[in-house]
Parts: sequence; structure tokens; C-alpha cells
Amino acid sequence: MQAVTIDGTPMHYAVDGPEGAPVLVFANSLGTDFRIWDRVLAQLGGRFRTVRYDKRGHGLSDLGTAPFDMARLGADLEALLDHLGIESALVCGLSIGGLIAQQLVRDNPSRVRALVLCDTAAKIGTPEMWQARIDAIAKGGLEGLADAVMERWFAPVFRATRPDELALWRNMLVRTPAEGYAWACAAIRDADLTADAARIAVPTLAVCGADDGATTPETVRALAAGIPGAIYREIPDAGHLPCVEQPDALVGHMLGFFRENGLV
Ligand SMILES: O=C(O)CC1=CCC(=O)O1
Repeated sequence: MQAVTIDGTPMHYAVDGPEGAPVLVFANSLGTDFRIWDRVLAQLGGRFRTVRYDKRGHGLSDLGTAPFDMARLGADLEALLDHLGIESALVCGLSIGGLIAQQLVRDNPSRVRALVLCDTAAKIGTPEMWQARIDAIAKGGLEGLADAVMERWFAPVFRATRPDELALWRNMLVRTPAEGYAWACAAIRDADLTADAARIAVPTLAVCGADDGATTPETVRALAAGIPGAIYREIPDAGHLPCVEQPDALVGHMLGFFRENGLV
């Protein structure tokens, strides 16, 4: 297990792959820990030096001082890069992880060689929607939300054919500390990076699961349209977590994008 204290908060991370290979950093989504990238790493076949981490209040990482905002989450990622001596990396962010990646490139563009923005947006949902979710957690915890979240995370085919796995991913969600989840919802509620999208000057791939019920293909296509030169790809039979449902398709798009841009 690898640990680092950032802003007084112990955080959990993992580094895999050969030293000297291009560095690829993953930022994960709400209510998940970095196991969601396991299958992506298997598909990458050791071509990258990968960095995964549990954002504060998720997985094994502590919550630290709440409330926290998107700037804090972006600064956490930058501090992790500092700790690992990584000047600049390919950054792949899923959902809130995509917001964290956009925050990092906005605040410190030199740290990002390219972006993979997966099932995300410059502004996710509405403040009212996030406040309603925070209020619901205060009343019923994560268990009360879990079935609805599973419908957004996973395509119908996954839910119908992989019930055992579905049960385990649901466990991951409901075992996320409610406070960590709720404060991350508040950070999403208050984040709007729309005006910054047009200033993103690194190669960008936007990807979305065709059945994503959280950040829909329309939303992700609109994100790509707002970023100069960004390309958009859609993954069939995937919901909000293509890294779990269709890792080979996701990796195929990533590798093609990295090669086309001379990044690998
Ligand atoms: O739980 C959801 O609705 C999916 C989601 C939205 C933001 C995020 O990170 O995950």
C-alpha cells in the first residue's frame, strides 16, 4: 500500500508499470475507489507508468478538513504529482475525476500533457439536484440512493448479465463514507468550469458510454465541442463507468488518441 499525506490528509494511491514509460494518471468518480481502473490497467499491458489514487473522503483516503471544493481536489492531484516527482502527465478523469482534471489543467496547465475526459462535463447537473442528493444522504445514507446510482453507472446489458459484479460495485458505493460522498457532491454542486473549457490547450479526448444516465452522450459531446480541437468517442453497451464495463473499448480509444497526437 502506498500512502502520502496531502494538506494534513492521509491519501491512498498506487503506482504501476515500468519506470520511464509515459505517465498516465487516473482520477476516479463519485462513490468509487481506484479499483474501477483495474481492468483498464490490464488492457494497457504495461505500456504506461500509471498512477491511481482515492480522492479525499473515498476509498482508503481520509476526508481531511471539510468542506472541500474542486480547487482543493485539483490541488490534491497536483500535490500527488509533486510527491511522485512527476512534472507532467497524461490525465484521465472520470465524472468528478474529469472535473478534477479540468481544474488541474486550468490552475496548472504545464502539469498536463493531454486529457481524457470520460463521462464528465464542465458543469455536472444542477445545484438543486446536488443539494437534493446531499439532503437525501443526510436522511437515508448511501443505501437509499444505491439502486438509482447503479442504473446510471451500468448499462442494461451489464445489469442483466453480471449480477454478482453489480452487487460488489454496489457494496463499494454504499461503503463509501457518507460524509466524503456528500462533500464531494457539494464540490460538484459548486463547480462550473464552462468558461475555462475554451482555454484548454492540450490534446483532449472526450469519451462517453452510450447508456450513461448521469452525464449523457449529449452532455459529453457538448463538452468536447467547447474544447478547442477535442475529439468525441462513444462506447456502446456502457453506462457511466466504461472503465468497468468496456475497458477494451475505452483503452482502444485512448491508445488511438495518444498515438495520433504523438504522445506515446
Ligand atoms: O452518481 C452519479 O450520478 C454519477 C456521478 C456523477 C458525478 C460523478 O462523479 O458520478
